[in-house]
Amino acid sequence: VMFLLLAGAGVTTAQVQPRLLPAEQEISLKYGAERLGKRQDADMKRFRDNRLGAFIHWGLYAIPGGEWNGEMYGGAAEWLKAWAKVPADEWLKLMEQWNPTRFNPKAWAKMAKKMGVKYVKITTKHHEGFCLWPSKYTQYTVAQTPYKKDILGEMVKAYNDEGIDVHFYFSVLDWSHPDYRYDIKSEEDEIAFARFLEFTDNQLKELATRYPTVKDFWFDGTWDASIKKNGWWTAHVEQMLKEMLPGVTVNSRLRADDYGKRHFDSNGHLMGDYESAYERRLSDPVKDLKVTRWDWEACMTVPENQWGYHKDWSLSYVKTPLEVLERIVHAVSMGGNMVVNFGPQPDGDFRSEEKELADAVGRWMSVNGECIYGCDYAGWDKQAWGYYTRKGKEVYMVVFNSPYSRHLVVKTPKDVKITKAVVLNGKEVGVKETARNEYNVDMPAKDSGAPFVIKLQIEDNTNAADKYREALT
Ligand SMILES: C[C@@H]1O/C(=N\OC(=O)Nc2ccccc2)[C@@H](O)[C@H](O)[C@@H]1O
Repeated sequence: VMFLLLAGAGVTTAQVQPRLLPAEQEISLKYGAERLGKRQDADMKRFRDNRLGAFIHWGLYAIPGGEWNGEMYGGAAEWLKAWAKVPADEWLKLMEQWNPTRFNPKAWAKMAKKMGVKYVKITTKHHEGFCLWPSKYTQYTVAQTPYKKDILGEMVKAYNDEGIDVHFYFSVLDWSHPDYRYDIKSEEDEIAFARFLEFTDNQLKELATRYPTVKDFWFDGTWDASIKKNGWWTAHVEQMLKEMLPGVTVNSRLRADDYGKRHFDSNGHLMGDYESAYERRLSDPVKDLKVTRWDWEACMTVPENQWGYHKDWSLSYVKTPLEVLERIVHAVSMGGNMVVNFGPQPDGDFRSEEKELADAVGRWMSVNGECIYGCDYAGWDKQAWGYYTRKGKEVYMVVFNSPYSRHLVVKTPKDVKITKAVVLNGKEVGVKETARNEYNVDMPAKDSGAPFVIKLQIEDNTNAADKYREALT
């Protein structure tokens, strides 16, 4: 009854507590979470320690770049087919123009390396149905364009040669396929959608077979009723990929359970290996700490809403490198990964804003990356000056806001004391205890004019004498 009441209130069980009902009272699920708690194997640790990734949204949508029949659309450029109501066969004619003559996979990989990303998520197939690999199961692939070559294979090789992991974005929703159904309302729907699911299985097996170095599948386009009514298939896909590629990670957005619950099953347990619902948004680092309990990955656009290439970025606010950097640190400070989006031009080059962004983030990461890579939620109360991240016994203060007091207030957990503070790539700074578990950490003498990182050394402080005896009240 409790579960139904809560579900009725629209409060997802995950928002209430990790385990809504005592274990023995949980409802039995055939297609719910296979595991409780974070995956702790080496492949998941690598996914987690990588922390910073880049998204590549590249498809036919890059060619029109948000403009159709002379009209500019402000919606997401990769959804232009929908905004301009373009029939699939007309949209797919864009394949005749797919010929990125300036595409240089080595240059792409060098740009990612310099930015400091440890992995790149590539849209193998977006909702439009155009495949960046020569799939045998559809005519809408790169092989049937003037470019002809396996462009996905070229990207995978170039990134891997630079030591960068490759993750595959895959849209289940496929506007090019006659058997796709938004809902299952008839026997005919049932039969057609069964064919569609088999087609999708075949494409996924093709990707896993052709590109065995892929480390992750990030599913999208799984919000329709047709998928929610086939939760069994989402569990089958995760299992199939993990049998083909042991260690591979899969995002929560793929999954629907026996009752169509997505991301978290009807008992409130995360499905897949990490939550992938933080798209262009992040949890409040003071008021909403629930995500610190599981693995998660956020993704973000640089303009307000453009994933694919859009000709006119003046239509919305474009985040500065500093604003992108703050989101990266914010995510890691709460135990998540951040994927920054790039929408390559139809000619295969990147727009200047994206090149400049990659450069600026890379310069900061080259000095301060140790507060990101392999770091996690510190569990300390956030302060106004910025964010904490933590790696073992080291806590990093990532300072975005300099206080007029010239002191950075730090409140440590009860049994922790600070023994040293050093600016990354800089000097030691003073630490003064101001009250029980409270310290003033000095600002560096020289203002670098950019966010900086102070590395704290901490010690166990459990049996320290209590010198702050309060007056009896
Ligand atoms: C990364 C983005 O992913 C999408 N859709 O996102 C979602 O469905 N987002 C979502 C849905 C439910 C909860 C939270 C986020 C796509 O439609 C879009 O073109 C882009 O590829």
